[in-house]
Amino acid sequence: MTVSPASPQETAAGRDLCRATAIRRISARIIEAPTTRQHKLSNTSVRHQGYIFVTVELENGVTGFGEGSTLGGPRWAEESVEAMKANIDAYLAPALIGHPACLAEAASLQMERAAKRNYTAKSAIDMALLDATGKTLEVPAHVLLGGAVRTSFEAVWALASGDAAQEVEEALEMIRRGWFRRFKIKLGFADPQTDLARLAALQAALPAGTPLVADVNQAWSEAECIRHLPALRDLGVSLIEQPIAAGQTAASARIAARSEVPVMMDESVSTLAEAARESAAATGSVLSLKLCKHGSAHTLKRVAGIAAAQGVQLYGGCLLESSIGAAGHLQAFATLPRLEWGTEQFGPKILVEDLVTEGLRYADFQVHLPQGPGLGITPNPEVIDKYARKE
Ligand SMILES: O=C(O)C[C@H]1C=CC(=O)O1
Ligand SMILES: [Mn+2]
Repeated sequence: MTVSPASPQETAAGRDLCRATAIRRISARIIEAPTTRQHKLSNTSVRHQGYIFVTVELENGVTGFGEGSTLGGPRWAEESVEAMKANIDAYLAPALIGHPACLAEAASLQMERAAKRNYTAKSAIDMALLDATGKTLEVPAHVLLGGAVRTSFEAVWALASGDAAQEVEEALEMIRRGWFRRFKIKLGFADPQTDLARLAALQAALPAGTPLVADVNQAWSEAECIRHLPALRDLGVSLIEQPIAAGQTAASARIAARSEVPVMMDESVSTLAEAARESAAATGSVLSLKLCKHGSAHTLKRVAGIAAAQGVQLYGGCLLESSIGAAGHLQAFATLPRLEWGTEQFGPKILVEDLVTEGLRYADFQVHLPQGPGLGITPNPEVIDKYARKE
């Protein structure tokens, strides 16, 4: 193992911590957890969530947990649960055996050498290392990331059944419960006229001024954006997410420049280089951050810094994680100096059964940072067993 000269091994306490947190074993299970309803996107439609559930066991007997999410196989991004399990078992886990979990940056470098990209798989392991190190030190994971500057987040719920009447009922129920009063509507799986009619029905039924994000998930062309973005503005949409294909940088910049509603970058920004390129090209003025895109909590923070340095505002994205992955995100989001648009992290509430003993707390339209060491949640072994794919 390579550690920098400034590693904690230079002090007795640091040496002890490295020894105590040496990784003994990493295992990965595929989870298929049913959702309460169909969740439709432009490129996929799901009735259950596919997660990779990672367990890391340390020499000191502490166990850490992490989760990586997908949406309907390798459709939203290139990783599937099957690919993640194969690459964790064959490449990522062997690269980390004996490595101190407390040296998260060095662990990321080891994973980088072992496998290119694979950001969701890497982020699930990184999350488990943070959980295990936090539990060892008896501190919340955010302390390992610089410490929280907020403990609650304005939360966004996604409406994605495609049935306007059902979506109105669902949104009003979320408001009634005091969980969510900001909504994201998924567009792009129907033609634009149908999408706009659905949006108009929602807008008419929700309380005046309800903030709405429209996520097109790369489905439109530049020409369709030119035609339809003004209608989204007229329908009160406050943020337009990833309207065209990731990588179409020049077209995205033209769309963002002519749109009167801010454009949010999502699928187009995963790596540090993409964060730098897309922010400099002004393909959006808001960025959605997700551990599954960036590969680790520390990298998420660097991506956030690159974007913020160029004036881009930040939004805490999700991929319908359970309370395990959602807690991992909140631990990182809590430490960002600015998070102008709050966070989604609605995944725990769309699962028929959450994967933890006590789910994240949603109250006063906020999702709250869990308390306690590590991620601050405890996976429920019975529920995990129930939804784990039988090998
Ligand atoms: O943002 C995405 O593209 C992915 C995901 C997050 C919420 C949702 O409904 O889909
Ligand atoms: Mn999105």
